[in-house]
Amino acid sequence: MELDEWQDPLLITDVSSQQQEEQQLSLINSHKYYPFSSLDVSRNTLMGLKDSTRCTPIKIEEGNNAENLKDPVAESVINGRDMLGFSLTSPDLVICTGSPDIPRRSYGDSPEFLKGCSISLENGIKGSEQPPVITKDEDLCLHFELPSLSVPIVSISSESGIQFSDDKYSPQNNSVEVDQRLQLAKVCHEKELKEAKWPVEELKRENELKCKECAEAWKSLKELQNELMRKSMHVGSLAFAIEGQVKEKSRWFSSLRDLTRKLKILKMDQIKVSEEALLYKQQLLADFADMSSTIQSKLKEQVELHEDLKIKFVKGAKERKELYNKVLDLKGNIRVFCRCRPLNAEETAAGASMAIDFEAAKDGELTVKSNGMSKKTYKFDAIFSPQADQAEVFEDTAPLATSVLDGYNACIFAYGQTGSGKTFTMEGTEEARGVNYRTLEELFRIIGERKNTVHYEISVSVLEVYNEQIRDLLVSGSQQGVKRLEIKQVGEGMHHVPGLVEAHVNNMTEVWEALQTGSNARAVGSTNANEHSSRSHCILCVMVKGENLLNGECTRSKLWLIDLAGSERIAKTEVQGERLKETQNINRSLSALGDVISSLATKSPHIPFRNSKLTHLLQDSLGGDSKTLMFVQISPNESDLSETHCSLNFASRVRGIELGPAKKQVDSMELLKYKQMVEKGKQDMKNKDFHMKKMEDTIHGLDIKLKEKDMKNKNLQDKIKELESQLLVERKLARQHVNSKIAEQFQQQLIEQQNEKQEAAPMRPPFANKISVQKTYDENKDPPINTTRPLTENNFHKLSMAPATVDCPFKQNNLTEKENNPDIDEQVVVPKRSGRASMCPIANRILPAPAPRRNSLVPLRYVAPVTKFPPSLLPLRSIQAEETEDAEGVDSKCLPEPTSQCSPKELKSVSKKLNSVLRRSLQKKMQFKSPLQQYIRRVGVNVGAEKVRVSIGSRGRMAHRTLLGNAIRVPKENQQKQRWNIGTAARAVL
Ligand SMILES: Nc1ncnc2c1ncn2[C@@H]1O[C@H](COP(=O)(O)OP(=O)(O)OP(=O)(O)O)[C@@H](O)[C@H]1O
Repeated sequence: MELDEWQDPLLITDVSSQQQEEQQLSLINSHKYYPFSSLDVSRNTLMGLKDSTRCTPIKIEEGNNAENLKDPVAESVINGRDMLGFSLTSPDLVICTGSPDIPRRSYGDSPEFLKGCSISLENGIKGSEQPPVITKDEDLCLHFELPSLSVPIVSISSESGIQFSDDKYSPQNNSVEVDQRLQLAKVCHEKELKEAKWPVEELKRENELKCKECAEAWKSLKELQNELMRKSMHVGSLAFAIEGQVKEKSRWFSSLRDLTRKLKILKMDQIKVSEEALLYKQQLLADFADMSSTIQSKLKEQVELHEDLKIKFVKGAKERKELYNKVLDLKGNIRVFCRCRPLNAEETAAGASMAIDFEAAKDGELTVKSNGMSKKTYKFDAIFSPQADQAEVFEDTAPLATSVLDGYNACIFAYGQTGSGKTFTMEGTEEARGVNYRTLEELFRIIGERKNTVHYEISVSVLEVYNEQIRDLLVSGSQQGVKRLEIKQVGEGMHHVPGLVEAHVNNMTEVWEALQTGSNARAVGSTNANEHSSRSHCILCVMVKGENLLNGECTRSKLWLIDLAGSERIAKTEVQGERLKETQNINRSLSALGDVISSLATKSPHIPFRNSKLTHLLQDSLGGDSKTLMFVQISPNESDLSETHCSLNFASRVRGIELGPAKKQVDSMELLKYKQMVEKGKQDMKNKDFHMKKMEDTIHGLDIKLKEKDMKNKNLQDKIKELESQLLVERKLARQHVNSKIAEQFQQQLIEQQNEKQEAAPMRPPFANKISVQKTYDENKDPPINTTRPLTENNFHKLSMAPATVDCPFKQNNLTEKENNPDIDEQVVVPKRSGRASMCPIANRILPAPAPRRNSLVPLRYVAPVTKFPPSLLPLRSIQAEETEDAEGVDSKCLPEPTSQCSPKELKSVSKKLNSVLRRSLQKKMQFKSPLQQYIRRVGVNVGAEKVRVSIGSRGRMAHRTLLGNAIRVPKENQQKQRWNIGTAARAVL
C-alpha cells in the first residue's frame, strides 16, 4: 500500500509491517501528512492525529498508553490546538476523538460522545446502535488495522458509523477466538476500570480547576481585605481629621468662651463706667452748679475787692502824687541846680584857678570868690561840683520824669554863660548821656513799670529858637523855612506850635535817632569862648499821653528840655556880624526870660511871656501849672567870675519865684472812666463765658467717651453674634461634608459589589450546581478552603465595619432640623436601605435590619443579622460574636431591627429611598466647592460627630456641651476597646 493513498481519506490498511511503520513515522517526521500515527501492536496502543494543518502529531513511544498520552493531549488542548485523537487499548476499541468543530471542553464530554459507539469484540465486531457523532461535514473514514490482535479495521463514518473494512476480521473467522475473548474480557474489565477512572480523572481535573478558582477567590478575597484595610485606614484618617476638627472646635469654643468672658467683663466694666460716668456727670453738674455759684460769689467778691483795691490804689497813688507834689512844692516850684564844669585843658594849661568852693555843696551852698571882695555864698537846691558825673546829676532830676508821666507839665532848662557846660549837661555825649536822654530813658522805664495800669504814648519834637525864629529840627534842611512856625494857644494855659513835627517814639533807639537828628540840625558856631558854641535855644519837647487802664484817667503832659544859648558879653567875645546878631538875639531872649522870672518873682500881674519866642514857649512851664528845674551852669575859672556871679544871681532869683501848685493835665477823664468800666464789665462777662464754655466742653467730652464705650460694646456684641452664626453654618457644612463622604463610600461599595457580581457570572461555573463536588471533597477528606480564616487572622472584625455604617446619609434634613430644634423628640428613622457589601459572589445580598439614625462617623458596632449566611460565605462570622458581646452595653433601642420583619416590598422601597438619598447627597457634594477646602479655610469646625449644642453669646452663659436626644456616652472601657481614637466628640455613639 502506497503512502500517498493515505492522504485522503487516511487509511491504514496494513500497519503491521515494520517497514510501513517506519515509513509512516518518516512521513510524520517529514510533516507531509499525518497518519493516524504509528501502531505499536505489542503495546496495544494506537494514537493518531489528523489534520496536518491544525493537529500536532504525537509520536507514540514505548510505554505510552492512553492514560499517559492524556497529558500531552490535554496540554495540546490547553495550548488551543484542535486535535483528533484516538486511543486504542486492548481488543476493545476506545475512540477518543475531537474535531475542530467540537469545542475543546467537549473533551471532557467525550465519554458521552462515545456512548453508543463503543465497540465490543466480545460478541463480535459490530457497530453501535447509534453511529458516532462526527459533526464534521466531510465524511471521515477512519480505518484501524490491528494485525497483531487481528482486530478488524474499523471504519468510522459520519454516515455509516463504524464499519469493519474487511470481513476477514469477523468473529467467525477469528482463529484465536478463545484467547481473544479472554483478552477481550480483560480488555473489557480494563475498559470498565478506565471508564471508572475517567470520571475520577475528570473530577480531579475539575478539582484542580476548583482549586484554582478557590485560589483566585482567595486572591480576590485578599484584595478585598486589603481594600477593606485601605478603606479602614481612610476612615481612620477621616476620624483623625475629625479629631483635629474637634480639637479645633474646642479651641474655637475656648476662644469664644474667653471672648464671652471678656465681653462680659467689658460689659460689666462698661456698665460700671457708665454708672460712674453718670454719677460723675451728675456730680459734675452739681459741682458745676456749686462751683458756678461759688465762682460767681467769689468773682463778685473779687470784683468788689478789686474795685476796693482799685479805689484804694487810685487813692493811694493820688495821695502819693499829692505828697510828692507837696514835697516838690515845699522844695519850691522852680528848683535850681547849680553845676560847675571842670577846668578844661586850656584853662589848666593857663594856670587858671578855681574860683568856687564846693565844701558846702552837700548843703546846697557854694562859695564863689570875688575879685577883691569877700566870698559870696549861693544856695541852690543842688550843687554839683566838677567831679559830679551825668548819672549823679540826673539822680535828682529823675522825679520830674515821674511827674510828667503822672500828667504834670515840666520844664528843665540849662542856663549859663557860653562854654559853661549847658549842652554837656542837657545832651551830653555818647559816652556820657545827658539829661535829655536819661529823662526819656527814665520815662520809658516807668512806662514799662506801669504798662499794666497805664498806657502811654510818647512823641518828641525838636526845635530851636534861632534869631527869634522857631525852627523844626526834625525837618530836613531843604524844607527848613518853608513854613513859618508860630506859637498858638490851644487852651487855657496850653500853647502849641502847629505844624511842628511830633515823632512818635516807642523806645530809646528811636529817641536817640530823633535826638541825633535834632542835634545835627542845630545851629552851632565857633566863638572865642566855645569852639562849638550853640547859637540858638535848642528845645526838646516830649509829649506824653497817658491812659490809666484802671480808672480810665487820661493825661496829656509835656516835658520841655531846653538848652539855652549861652549868654555872653559881646565885648568879651568880640563877636561881629552874624555872630553879633545871634548874640544879641540870644541875650535879648535871655533878658526876656529874666524879665519873666522877675515878674514871676515879684508876682507881677503881667508876665511878659510874649517878649520873646523863648518865654512864649515856656509860658506853660513857667506860668504856674508846671514843674520847673533849672540848671545854672558856671565856670570854675576865676576869669569867668563876673559871668558866674551873674548866672548865680539870676539863678537865685529864679529859685525865689513861687509858681504856685502845679496843675494836673487831665484829659476827658469821666467819659473815659465810664468807658473803661464798660470794657471791664465786658471783660468780666467774657471770662465768665469762657469758664462756662470750658465746663460744657468737659461735660461734652465725658458724653463722647460714654458713647464710644457704648459703641465698643455694641461692636463686641455684633462680633459674637457673627461668630455664632458662622459657627452654626460651618457646623452644618462639615456635617454635610461628612455625610456626603460616607454616602460616597457606601455608593462606591455598592458599585464594586455590583461589578464583582457581573464579573463573576461568566467566569465561574455555577457553584450552586456543584454541591456534589463539595461532597466529593468531603468524601476524599480533602479539606475545603476556609474563606473566613484570613479575616479572622487579620482581626478584621475589630474594625467593626457594621452594616449600620451606611445608614448615615439619609434624613439629612432631619439632622439639620434637629440641630436647630433640639427639643424635637428623637424619632426612630427607618433606613431607606441598609446592607453590607458581600464578599461572596454567590451570596444573595441580604438587607440588614433598619438602623437608627447615625450622626457620628464612629463605626457602629456590628450587630448580628437575623438572616443566616452560609457558613462558608460569612467571613465575618467570627466577628459577630465579639461584636454582639461588645454591643451589649449599647442601648437596645439603637440596635437595628431584624431584617426578617421587613417585607421584600418594604425593602425595595427602602432601597429606592436610600438610593435617592445617596444620589442627593452626591449631588450636594458635587455642588460643594470643596468641603475640605472649606474646612481648611474655616479652620476646622467639627460638627456631626456628636450631637452637641453649645450656647454662647449674648446671654453671657458659659458654653457647654449638651448631649441631645438619644445620644449615649460610651463607657470608657468600650472606648478603649476601640482602636480608633477619634476625639471626645466621637464618643457619643447613637
Ligand atoms: N561837667 C563837665 N565835665 C567835663 N567837661 C565839660 C563839663 N561841662 C562842660 N564841659 C566841656 O566844656 C566844653 C563846653 O561845653 P558846652 O559846649 O556844653 O558849653 P555851652 O555852655 O553849651 O556853650 P555854648 O553856650 O557856647 O553852647 C565842652 O567841650 C564840654 O565837653
